[in-house]
Formats: sequence, C-alpha cells, structure tokens
Amino acid sequence: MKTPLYILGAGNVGAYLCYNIKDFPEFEVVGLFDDAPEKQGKILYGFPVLDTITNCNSYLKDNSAVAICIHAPQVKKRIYQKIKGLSLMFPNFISPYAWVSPSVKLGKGLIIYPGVSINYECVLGDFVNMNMNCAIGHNVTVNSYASLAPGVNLGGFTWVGEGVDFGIGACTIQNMQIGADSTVGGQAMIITSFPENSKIIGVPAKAL
Ligand SMILES: CC(=O)SCCNC(=O)CCNC(=O)[C@H](O)C(C)(C)COP(=O)(O)OP(=O)(O)OC[C@H]1O[C@@H](n2cnc3c(N)ncnc32)[C@H](O)[C@@H]1OP(=O)(O)O
Repeated sequence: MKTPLYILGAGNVGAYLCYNIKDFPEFEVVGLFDDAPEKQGKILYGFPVLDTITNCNSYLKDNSAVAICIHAPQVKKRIYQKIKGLSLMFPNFISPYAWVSPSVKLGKGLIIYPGVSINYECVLGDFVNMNMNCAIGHNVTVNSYASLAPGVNLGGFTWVGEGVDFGIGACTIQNMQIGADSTVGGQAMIITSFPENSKIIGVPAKAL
C-alpha cells in the first residue's frame, strides 16, 4: 500500500514533485496546499489544491507524510515551526537520478533533484533543497532550510549556514563559510567567507 503524501506549496518545487512522483513509488499524492487565493480549488500538476497552508493542520492526520515544497528558506522554516508539533513524517525525496555518497549524513524533508552529486562526508540539515545539477564537494555542510538553485557548485569543506539562499550557478572555492540567512546571487564566485545576513554577488563575490 502506498503512503499518502501531502504537499505544502503549489509553486515550482511542488510542481516538480507532482510531475515526478513516479520516481518515488512508495508515495501517492493526496493533494497540495498553498496560500495563494487564485490556486484554491484548482487541479494543478494533476492533483487538487485542498486548502491554504494556513489551514493545513486540520487535514494532516497522525503519521501523514508531508513534503514542504518551497524554495524560500524563511518560508520553509515558518511552515515547519507551524506544523512541527503534529506527529508527521517528513520523508526525503532524493531523485534516483542524483548521486549521493553513502557517507553523507542526511537530515529530514530533503528535496534533491536529478543531476545533483554529493561527495563523501557531507552533512545536510533538515529541509534543504538542491535543484538540478548542483555539485557538492567533499566534507561540505549545508545547514537546515538552505536552498540551492540549479547548478550551484560548492568546494570541499564549504560551510553553508541555516537558511542560506543560493542563486543559480553560484560557486564557492574550498573552505568557505557562508553565514546564516545570507542570499547569494546567480553566478557569484565566492572566494572569501561572509557573515550572516549577507547579500553576495559577482565575480569575485562581494557584499551588495
Ligand atoms: C529554476 C529556477 O528558476 S531557480 C531560480 C533562479 N534564480 C536565481 O538564482 C535568483 C538569484 N537572485 C539574484 O541573483 C538577485 O539578483 C539578487 C538576490 C542577488 C539581488 O536581488 P535584489 O536585492 O533585488 O537586487 P537588485 O536586482 O536591485 O540589484 C542590485 C544591484 O546588484 C546587481 N545584481 C543583481 N543580481 C546580480 C547578480 N546575480 N550578479 C551580479 N550583479 C547582480 C544589479 O545589476 C544591481 O546593480 P546596480 O545597483 O549597479 O544597478
């Protein structure tokens, strides 16, 4: 019997999971939740939008499987804080077309897209998203709620703080530290570490 799955977020990440749910054959999607008024009552990506995320608690029964399908780190964190008191499961959705070294430590609620490679002794916190073709070098730590857009490349021993939002194609050399809640612009090339709440752009990357 398949596990019923509730998807929080009917945007791009939710669409990815709905369209590719066959890659995770143990789950069947019951429906989505989204706070956008225009999405209410619609069928999106083949599944119904059941209600708002604000109202989702009343639908989620004990041991329901839930995927928080949101890119924005702060929004993911806020949603998890709202539902964490319920007895829910937060499975990892790691594409069968990704490569994850067996020595990687995995949190919960991960969404890892096709083409991602993660090398040995990395550590991923909870609710980390990695979009297509990210390449994560050895001994990298990516803390909870961080989101990586397509094609992010992290050098060995990079440390990514909680809630960092990495833009498309951004890179670090080895041993970099990116403070919590920072935003990294598309195509930034990071060659020095940055404190928390930085906005980082350019080649070589500088604080905006
Ligand atoms: C599948 C998908 O679609 S995944 C999503 C892919 N999208 C991304 O990766 C988005 C990443 N976001 C960015 O790169 C954004 O531009 C941010 C977050 C860095 C900056 O956004 P904002 O704070 O709104 O900055 P804003 O657009 O006002 O630009 C401020 C300045 O920075 C420059 N700038 C903005 N982004 C970048 C960038 N990635 N690289 C270099 N310069 C940049 C602008 O040209 C502008 O310069 P100016 O002041 O000389 O005119």
